[in-house]
Amino acid sequence: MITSGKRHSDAPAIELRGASKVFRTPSGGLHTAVRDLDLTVEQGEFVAVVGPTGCGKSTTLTLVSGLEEPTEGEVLVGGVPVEGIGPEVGFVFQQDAVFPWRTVLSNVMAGPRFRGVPTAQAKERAREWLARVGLASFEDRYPHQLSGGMRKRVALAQTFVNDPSILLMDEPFSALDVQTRALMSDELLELWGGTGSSVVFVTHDLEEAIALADKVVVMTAGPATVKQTFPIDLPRPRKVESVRLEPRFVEIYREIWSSLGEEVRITRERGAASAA
Ligand SMILES: Nc1ncnc2c1ncn2[C@@H]1O[C@H](COP(=O)(O)OP(=O)(O)OP(=O)(O)O)[C@@H](O)[C@H]1O
Repeated sequence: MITSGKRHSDAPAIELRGASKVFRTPSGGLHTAVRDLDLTVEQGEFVAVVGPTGCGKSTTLTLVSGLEEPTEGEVLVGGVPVEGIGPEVGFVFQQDAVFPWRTVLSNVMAGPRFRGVPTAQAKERAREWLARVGLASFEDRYPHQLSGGMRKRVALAQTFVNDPSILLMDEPFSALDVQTRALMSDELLELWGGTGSSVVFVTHDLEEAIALADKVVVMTAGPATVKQTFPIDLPRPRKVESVRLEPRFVEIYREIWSSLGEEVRITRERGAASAA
């Protein structure tokens, strides 16, 4: 289902109010993945979400995306309850979401074409975004002829070409090597800077979260709820490799890790106890 509700221009981009999600497990039991979660993402804000493995970060994104409905509570996008997947939402995941049988250009054109943009116009927009991600001369290649970093650039072009006002990113760079990852983070910041879109970026990497975000949200050990929110007062524009070396960055890292580390320990201890 595609949402068509009217957005309120002055409302936060995203709001979760007391949101919970309970899944039925294959054995017939109930599993609470997200519990009583309150989170606000302002328009144009870049929010990074960190939390221990399996705590419910991806589930939180699926609630915002409309792929799943909350069991309790409310999820609002632009002040309007989410009902299905809205056209204003773009996704980037860890896995590449490219059609392997289509060229790079055809992949980037696919979204606008699906939304009814005429071919010539879709091609022009796709080429603009391919140029912005440095892949202008690769438009005729197929995804398997590209490196991991290049495929990720295609994914960014594929997403930004649709002008999403909300960008949901679930560990988008975690499969990349460290250097490519830093480059991609810089590119993301540059691309995002020109759009004014609101971002929710889920990551395991606290350094990546701080380098990118305006606000870092620490989730509890599952079920996920917001433990603490940290505003990141590092100036922009940022380059992730150099911002990491600033004394303020290190200070922020220590502060957030003292909160996150506790939840990571709880998760590990639970894992050890259930294995015993
Ligand atoms: N569709 C589903 N049905 C049943 N349980 C689910 C479903 N989706 C997620 N879960 C469970 O909910 C919990 C939270 O999962 P989720 O993927 O949101 O965590 P995460 O924080 O994103 O994990 P990771 O950091 O490892 O990527 C997990 O215990 C998971 O097994």
